[in-house]
Amino acid sequence: MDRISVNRFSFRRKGSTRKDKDKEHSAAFDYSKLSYISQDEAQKIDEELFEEYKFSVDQLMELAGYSCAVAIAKCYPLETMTRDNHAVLVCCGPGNNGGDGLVCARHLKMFGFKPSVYYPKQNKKDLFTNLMKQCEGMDMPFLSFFPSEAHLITQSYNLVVDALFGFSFKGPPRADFANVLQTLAKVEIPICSIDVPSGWDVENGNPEGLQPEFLISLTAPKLCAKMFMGKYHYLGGRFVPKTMEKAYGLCLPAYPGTDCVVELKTQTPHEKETKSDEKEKDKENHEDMMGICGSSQPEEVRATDGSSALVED
Ligand SMILES: NC(=O)C1=CN([C@@H]2O[C@H](COP(=O)(O)OP(=O)(O)OC[C@H]3O[C@@H](n4cnc5c(N)ncnc54)[C@H](OP(=O)(O)O)[C@@H]3O)[C@@H](O)[C@H]2O)[C@@H](O)CC1
Repeated sequence: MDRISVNRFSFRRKGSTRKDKDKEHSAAFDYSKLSYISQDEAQKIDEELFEEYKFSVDQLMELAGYSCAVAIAKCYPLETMTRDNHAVLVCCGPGNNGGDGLVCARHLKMFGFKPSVYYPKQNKKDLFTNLMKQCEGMDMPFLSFFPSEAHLITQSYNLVVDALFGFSFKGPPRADFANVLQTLAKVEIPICSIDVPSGWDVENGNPEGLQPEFLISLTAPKLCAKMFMGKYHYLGGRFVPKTMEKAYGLCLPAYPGTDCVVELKTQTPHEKETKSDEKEKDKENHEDMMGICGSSQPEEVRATDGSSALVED
């Protein structure tokens, strides 16, 4: 058995659960090389996906929203939910981040959660009215007003999906959303933010604002994700072609198998307490990972933070 086969064998060892494998997969990536992108880069990549690669918004939004629901269901299994038959609140904003939220709500419902949607500034484009109709057709309630007190949200739901604003958010929140964000910052159930925690500056974060427990970055983590101190950080969507990753010098962990999400390392204290045997295992797996920065035929590229990295061809 050659060296690679031996390593593969140890990676898929008997008795390891799917969650273990996800953790092992994530641990094998060299996080010192992880790419974080600026607001301009996020917008440029977004435009290129539509204009050069000819994706439609519907396509990418479906993949984005689906991956959000998958990652949320992984972190917050139905059987751990205690309030009102798996009730979750999905807050959707006026842009595409809100569209991701509507898609996510639909898939959460399919997975057995009980989503209610708060969507105060509804986008009138067909794409969004269709997404709303799909949710309504599945008996999903749309709240006509936002609960005035944070404790009402804490008592009624198991978690909140924050799909208010993504990478196009700028400046302080305007009056129509300021109260919502202030209330959300006080809830005592997990907040799951899509792409960017709402109210955060896309590059500099917001230490006074919402502190989500869960973040799913789409395309690549935005610069503000460096300030994320929650428990779970995922990369999702899996719609960025390798050719594009290479052109932008993105250094991202490979998605495991056919998964649409990959868990990233977080900075929470529980994650820092890596046991020494786990460190040893990480080292071993690191050499066996394909599709991450440093493969059998590596190529040096510039990461967005200026450092160089090796990526697969
Ligand atoms: N390629 C990808 O990665 C893909 C990304 N996707 C998703 O798209 C997201 C980006 O979507 P996006 O560009 O539509 O903008 P988004 O962040 O939803 O917000 C825009 C809205 O916010 C408003 N607004 C702004 N600032 C504000 C303020 N201070 N206070 C109040 N309002 C404010 C602004 O209002 P306006 O300034 O226009 O009046 C506008 O209505 C991205 O993060 C990801 O989730 C996927 O769907 C597909 C593929």
